[in-house]
Amino acid sequence: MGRDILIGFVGKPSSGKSTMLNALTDATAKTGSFPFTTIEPNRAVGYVQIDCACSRYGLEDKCKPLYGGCTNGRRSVPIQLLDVAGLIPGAHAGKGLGNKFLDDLRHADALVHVVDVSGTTDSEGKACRGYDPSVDIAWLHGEIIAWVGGNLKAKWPNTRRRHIATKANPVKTLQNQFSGYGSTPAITAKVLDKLHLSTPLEDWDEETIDKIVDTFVRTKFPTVIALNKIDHPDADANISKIARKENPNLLVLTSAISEVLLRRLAKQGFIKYEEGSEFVDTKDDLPDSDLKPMDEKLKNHITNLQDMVLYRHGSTGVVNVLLKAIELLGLIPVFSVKNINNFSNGNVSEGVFRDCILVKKGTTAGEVSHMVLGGEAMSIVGVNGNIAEDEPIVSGKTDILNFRLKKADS
Ligand SMILES: Nc1nc2c(ncn2[C@@H]2O[C@H](COP(=O)(O)OP(=O)(O)OP(=O)(O)O)[C@@H](O)[C@H]2O)c(=O)[nH]1
Repeated sequence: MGRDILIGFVGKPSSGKSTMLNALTDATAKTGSFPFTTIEPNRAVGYVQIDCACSRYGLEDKCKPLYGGCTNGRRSVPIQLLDVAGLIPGAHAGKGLGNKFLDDLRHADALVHVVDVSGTTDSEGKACRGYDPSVDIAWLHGEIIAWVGGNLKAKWPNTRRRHIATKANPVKTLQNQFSGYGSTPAITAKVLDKLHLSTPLEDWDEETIDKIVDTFVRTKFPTVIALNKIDHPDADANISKIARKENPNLLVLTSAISEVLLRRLAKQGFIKYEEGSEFVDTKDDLPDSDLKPMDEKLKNHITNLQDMVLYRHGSTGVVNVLLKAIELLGLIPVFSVKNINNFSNGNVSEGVFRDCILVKKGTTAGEVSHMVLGGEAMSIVGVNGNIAEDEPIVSGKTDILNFRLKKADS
């Protein structure tokens, strides 16, 4: 998976996607550089905050990531975000240019569904009051199902005939249909395993195909549900309602607008703010600092934001959105270093722990060597000695690796 992870942001108009993307792609605290050569117009680079290996060794001061940044052991690892605007009910049937936007989703590894939990926008994003946002979660999932299912069913008579004629196995036949959504044979096999189907593919009825599509969409596009606008007074009741219906492990509470404001005020020198935390300091808190004083209106705004968001929920939640996405994808960070003794890439003065990639849990040291070196390593060394090629990476134990090249080592 390496550096190619793509997180798609979906949601009805005005749910807060752009605001959240603004907060997540703000690179002022980072070096701003990233490993992607081309960024397409609807993509942006976001930063997921992970615990950096530097803090295990007290090397926070020397940590200098090649890409992203690291502050006090919190490392911002760049990943690509996809802005899928314009999804409204009926999108699968082409409403609001829906098919075009759904097509963009093919490349996403995980989705973030931004839900306006204030209930102040209807299903098409128009201003209203008292709208039930729990409905949005069902319709958006339904749109994706209808899109994938519609494509599959349109081709089903041919697919079925071919399957019979070629005596193919069901995984191969389905994979041919799902590969366009970035599925792999392993994902397709997982979908069929989950369903324990007893009927052969040629006898599958519509209900079976619907179940397959539903399971495929949930497996291929794990979805974080970002309940946004928690700062709004109407949000609480809607959050409770959604929490009763949905898997709590998928929910993240956010106030994107608060995160944008806090980062802006920090940049302008009015507050000290640790991204993703509840800690905000003003000139009143730190009278000896060089923070600028704020007028009464701004002070009240910050106090209100602290009461409604930071103290009640622990943070604006925005940082947790990407953390949850990588958790759902089962990704863990791996630090590759050229010198396993001092963790540099050759010269400590250029910094330590320069390279970090996210890999799927269960990835072996040998597979990481292919990602990093583009080939096989002669030997792989961790902090406690040699590591076998087929050894899966264990976070915190064997996640700092030095790959010795086949011929001349560097
Ligand atoms: N109260 C509140 N308002 C928010 C929050 N996030 C965004 N908004 C507001 O909601 C409105 C819509 O936000 P956008 O970020 O433009 O929404 P969008 O989903 O990108 O909308 P489209 O571009 O139409 O798809 C704006 O007025 C934002 O200021 C939030 O956390 N709380």
